[in-house]
Amino acid sequence: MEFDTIAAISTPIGEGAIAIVRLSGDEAINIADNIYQGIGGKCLKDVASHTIHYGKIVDPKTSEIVEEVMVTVMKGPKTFTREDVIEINCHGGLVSVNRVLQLVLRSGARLAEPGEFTKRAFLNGRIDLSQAEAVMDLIRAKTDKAMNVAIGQMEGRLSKLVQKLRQEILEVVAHVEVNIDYPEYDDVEEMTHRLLNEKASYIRNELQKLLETAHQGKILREGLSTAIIGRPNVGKSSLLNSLVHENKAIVTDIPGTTRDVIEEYVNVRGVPLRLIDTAGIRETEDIVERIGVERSKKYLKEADLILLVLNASEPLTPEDEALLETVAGFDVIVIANKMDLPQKIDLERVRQLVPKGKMITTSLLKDEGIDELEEAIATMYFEGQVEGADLTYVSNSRHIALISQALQSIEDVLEGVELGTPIDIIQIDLTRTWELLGEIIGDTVQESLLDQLFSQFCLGK
Ligand SMILES: Nc1nc2c(c(=O)[nH]1)N(C=O)[C@@H](CNc1ccc(C(=O)N[C@@H](CCC(=O)O)C(=O)O)cc1)CN2
Ligand SMILES: Nc1nc2c(ncn2[C@@H]2O[C@H](COP(=O)(O)OP(=O)(O)OP(=O)(O)O)[C@@H](O)[C@H]2O)c(=O)[nH]1
Ligand SMILES: [Mg+2]
Repeated sequence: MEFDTIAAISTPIGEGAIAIVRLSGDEAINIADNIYQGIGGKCLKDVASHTIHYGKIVDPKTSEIVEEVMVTVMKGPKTFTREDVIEINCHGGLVSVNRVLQLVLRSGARLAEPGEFTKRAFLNGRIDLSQAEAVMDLIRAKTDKAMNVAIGQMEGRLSKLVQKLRQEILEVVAHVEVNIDYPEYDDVEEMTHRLLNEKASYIRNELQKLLETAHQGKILREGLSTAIIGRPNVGKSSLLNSLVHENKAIVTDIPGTTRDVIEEYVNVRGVPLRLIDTAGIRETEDIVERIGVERSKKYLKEADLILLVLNASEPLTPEDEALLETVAGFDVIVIANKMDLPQKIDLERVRQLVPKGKMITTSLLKDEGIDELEEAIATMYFEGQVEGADLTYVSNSRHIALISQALQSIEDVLEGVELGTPIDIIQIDLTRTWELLGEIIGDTVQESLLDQLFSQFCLGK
């Protein structure tokens, strides 16, 4: 494919000792030569591929020296984008790298859109769509486990499985086609039904297995949305601080301290939590606090996990009871806090109200019980899981949605077989399954979707 030459700063802006301006496209080497001054007049177009060269960046208009650099020359197709790639390694800091980028743009490159380098790797066929998405997940991964899932996907684990299933479907479709073309053999229809049943069952099972990983995969990728709720002053913000091992939230002895919602990412034994500290829930007259309370009720509904904090040094209040009843159907861990004070709470009653939830007793003041809580969270979400080593996880909502739809259409195939529906009708659902799976790897995908997906990347990636 023919593309123009793009350029962008590929390192964090204004951070670090070295900053890289990356170019990709047919003109990358010429553009670099236009502003590069090597030792002894050396030109980058003459050097061997995948070599790095010391030199100066010079403004061709004014002959002014702009930067001292190292330039990497990588000729396609063995590059990240499969095009010619130039990387100009500048001194860190905002000014110098920006000046180099401006010169590159003035010399004929176009500023890359977010994710455009990776998009080219996809359009030029080096990686498929799910692998490109994995590159983005890799950048965002917040724990080792999430990283492993992204690396597995980047290496094409999901792609290979999807391709295998599509191949199976294609073979059945081909078989069916042949039979439609030669209807003169009587027993062909029956045989085809049997074959369809066998193959479609296999595909259904594989898709089901994949979907079973979706819950954990999504948690790994996006973080487990965890809402800390409870009455005012019970220790919710103290709990957030204990889990993140830092004083992120304000803690005071005044009930109603937390007014707005505080969000923090923490890694609890490999489980990434998106912790949400909320305003204490109670009936309130204060208008600001009331908005916070409304918002915390909303978070409660959207949370994957609820940490309900109670004050163990007080008897259960009607508000506590109401909260316990509200969360009984959710994934919930009840935390009876302030155990360092004389205990007044009836823990048996708490257990009765949330029979399925786990209960932990803590004294956040004395830093007691946090280990047990972390343990409870880890076993709740990764019980018996071996680091996801050989499991193909599906973690991306787009993939999960497509696999669910594919599963539905393969179930339609099976139902058709059951009912003895004519083969050429069943074939429509079979082909649909094939198309849906194709969307995962970007085989059958629309341009507008591609733009949307790649625009979520960072600039320069
Ligand atoms: N300086 C720098 N570091 C970087 C990147 C980069 O673009 N520049 N990457 C950017 O994300 C990542 C590395 N990813 C890459 C993936 C594939 C190829 C590549 O050239 N693949 C060729 C095979 C190369 C060979 O055989 O030598 C290919 O698949 O055809 C390069 C980088 C991380 N580190
Ligand atoms: N004795 C004792 N006090 C605690 C414990 N945990 C928290 N506290 C105290 O309880 C008070 C309230 O703690 P916070 O963490 O601010 O409570 P909160 O639930 O966030 O309160 P709001 O934001 O007002 O809803 C503070 O004075 C804490 O120091 C504990 O385990 N034991
Ligand atoms: Mg608080």
